[in-house]
Amino acid sequence: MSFCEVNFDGLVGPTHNYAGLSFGNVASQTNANKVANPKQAALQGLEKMWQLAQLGLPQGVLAPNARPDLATLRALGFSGSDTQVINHAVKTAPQWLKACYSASSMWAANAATVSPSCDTQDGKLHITPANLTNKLHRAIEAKTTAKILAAVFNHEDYFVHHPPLPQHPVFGDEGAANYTRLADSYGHAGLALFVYGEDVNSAVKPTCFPARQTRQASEAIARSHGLAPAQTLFIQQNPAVIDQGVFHNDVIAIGNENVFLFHEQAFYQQPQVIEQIRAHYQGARPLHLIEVASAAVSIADAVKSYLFNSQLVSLPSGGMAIIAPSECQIVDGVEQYLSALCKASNPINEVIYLDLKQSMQNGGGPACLRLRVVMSDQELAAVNPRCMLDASLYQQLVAWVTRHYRDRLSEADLADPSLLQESQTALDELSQILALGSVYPFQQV
Ligand SMILES: NCCC[C@H](NC(=O)CCC(=O)O)C(=O)O
Repeated sequence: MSFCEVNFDGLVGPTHNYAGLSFGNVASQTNANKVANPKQAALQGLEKMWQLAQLGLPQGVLAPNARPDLATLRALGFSGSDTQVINHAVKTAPQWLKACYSASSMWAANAATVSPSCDTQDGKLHITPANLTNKLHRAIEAKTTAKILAAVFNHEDYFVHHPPLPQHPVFGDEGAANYTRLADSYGHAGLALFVYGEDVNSAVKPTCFPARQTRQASEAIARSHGLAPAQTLFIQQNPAVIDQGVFHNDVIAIGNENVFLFHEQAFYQQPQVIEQIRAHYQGARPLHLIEVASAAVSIADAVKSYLFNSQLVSLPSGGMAIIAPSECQIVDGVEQYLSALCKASNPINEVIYLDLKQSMQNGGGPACLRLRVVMSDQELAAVNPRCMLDASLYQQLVAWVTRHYRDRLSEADLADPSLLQESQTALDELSQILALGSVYPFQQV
């Protein structure tokens, strides 16, 4: 049986905007209230998907959540017609309206944790949608995201869908952004690295910014996915870098097959962590642990450039390419670091820069925008085929975005009830293009 990795990218929704909602995420805070361009954001995302597809990599599409989240606004006491709900929220609690309008489901690395069938006890692929408890605008994603994942991975012989963990700070879970899998090759059992920001039973934690993933959440996921304990490591992120804006592990480390690239300050008690990884990795092909020194790239520059939020992909022709945000070409020294990395003795031999500025300004780089799923050919054949990107779907989605999306969205625009109508019309059409069924609450009334 042959296995591959499939990237499922989150399609940017029609209400992409900059609302400064993510305390601890430097870009989100810095760009609060900037005017956003949802059309450009969605087209930049589609361009990334298409470029990866053209490299010969299977590429999937995940539909966005519907926004505004009227059910949440109604649960918060805003009542009447949809327009009245919005008008009332604008006047009395604009912060809740902003949370309910966020297009944050685009960052699919936070949609779920996925364990491939070659790692699990029952030989099935396991999926747990992330509860994203730490931020209100993200915690409200879990319900619809679970429905969308069920509509994409819709074959019970192959895919097991778990419910999100309980919405409680002890089980804060941010999905695959804090999970890396090191393996000899995609089809071999891998070493699962779960990186957490905080163990609720320990005093080692960040002091300024929140730790969004707990050890307790990671342990629960490893348990329910049936991962072998000897092939599962729980690693603590360095609390000092969380306090410098590294809110997820994928802002400071990236792994693919037998390569793990991480910053010198990524982990708490890093020398022991490296030892543990070496001791547990079982692949026959050598493991490449590449530690980036602070002297080469500072934490501030890692956060600014999002170097570690690149995608590291295995090319069908052999070797690996790093798909980096174009900000890496602006921050001093990062482009030079990447070009030296490609020349050094490791499987990485190419870097491709992409413009994802609209998402980057909210703290989401190439890796944030995709959910990685390692699958066998059989499993891939069982995925909803309408969600797999080919030239025709790409063109259809570009036309769909061009037809429905605004090219300017400011905070004041969220008060306009026609934005709600436009979004629902667009997403209703999208759910038909992707053959998802009625995944959106507005389709169920
Ligand atoms: N993996 C990248 C996630 C980025 C995301 N940003 C945001 O939600 C910003 C939204 C805003 O501020 O409008 C987050 O922090 O979870």
